[in-house]
Amino acid sequence: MTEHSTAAAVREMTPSDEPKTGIEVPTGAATVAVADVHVRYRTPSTERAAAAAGSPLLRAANRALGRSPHVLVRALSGISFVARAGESIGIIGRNGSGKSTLLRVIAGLETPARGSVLAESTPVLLGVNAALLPHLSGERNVVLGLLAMGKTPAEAEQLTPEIVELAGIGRAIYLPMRTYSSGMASRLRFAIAAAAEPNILLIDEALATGDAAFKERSELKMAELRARAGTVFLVSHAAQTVEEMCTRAIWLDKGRVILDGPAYETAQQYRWWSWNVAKGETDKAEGLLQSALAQRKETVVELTEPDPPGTVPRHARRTP
Ligand SMILES: Nc1ncnc2c1ncn2[C@@H]1O[C@H](COP(=O)(O)OP(=O)(O)OP(=O)(O)O)[C@@H](O)[C@H]1O
Repeated sequence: MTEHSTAAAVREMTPSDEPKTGIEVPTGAATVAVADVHVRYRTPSTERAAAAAGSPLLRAANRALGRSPHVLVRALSGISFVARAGESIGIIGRNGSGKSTLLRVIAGLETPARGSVLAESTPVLLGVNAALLPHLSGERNVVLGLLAMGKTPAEAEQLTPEIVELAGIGRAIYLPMRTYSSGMASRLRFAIAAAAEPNILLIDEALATGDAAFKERSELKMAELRARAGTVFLVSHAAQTVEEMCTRAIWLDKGRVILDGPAYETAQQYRWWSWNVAKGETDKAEGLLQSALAQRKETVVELTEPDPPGTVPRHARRTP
């Protein structure tokens, strides 16, 4: 990040307080600034209530055109935080809480309806759907992946053995990727993305399928990246993975931040809440959620310059 790019002025305020003093993020420390991001999807719905909603004119138009009625899904509602160099941030939360959407917004694959994201360099998203070519061998995909990430052919050749070793899938590396198990494919994707040594690495559940040896190698790789003052985001359902691999955790629920803090404490609270949800202890779970919300210090992120030189704005549309 250039010295201009810490344009995020962060003001912290507790839910009961008015904004306190403005605190400038130390120059060079912020790698990603997420400022009041909202993402909504309009999607067709077969629910009866959706068919009954809307004006009579709209309903008639839908019927005439054979269109399904649409509903609005709020995937993210006002997410703000600043990620810093050397952090490894776990994003946790139940199904549909907005974790993948948040990564996609940071990666620039999704444009928020409101809000902005600024990154000091292009984040590399390592998702379970990362595009590799199924008919080519793992080895060929490694080379293509590296070229796609901007490496020269000579660099790709030099890096390939290291990636093959990190993936640790043995002779399967010479077989077409369509023959891989999902775990093998995930390991290869992680190895390729990590070898590109991005400053900002976004990982979506990719490590969940690895065995113990792979987990250890990937932990080392992530630590290496953090030590180089990079930032890692890791989306995971498994609170334990986040406790073990991350320095900080953000707990999302229904598109909102419930808690943002040290990985162990945050993941523990999420775990206890999840356990209660799973046991059908709805009232207890709601109480835990509310108490977590009350502990949270709400972060307001302001981007003081529209597009500071040296930064990578992730979206064309900015907060009006
Ligand atoms: N393309 C889309 N169109 C409509 N709704 C979507 C789309 N993508 C996500 N959503 C909705 O947005 C919400 C957040 O989804 P998201 O995939 O970010 O959740 P998640 O926390 O990653 O879930 P999971 O843990 O199940 O992977 C969900 O309600 C989901 O149904």
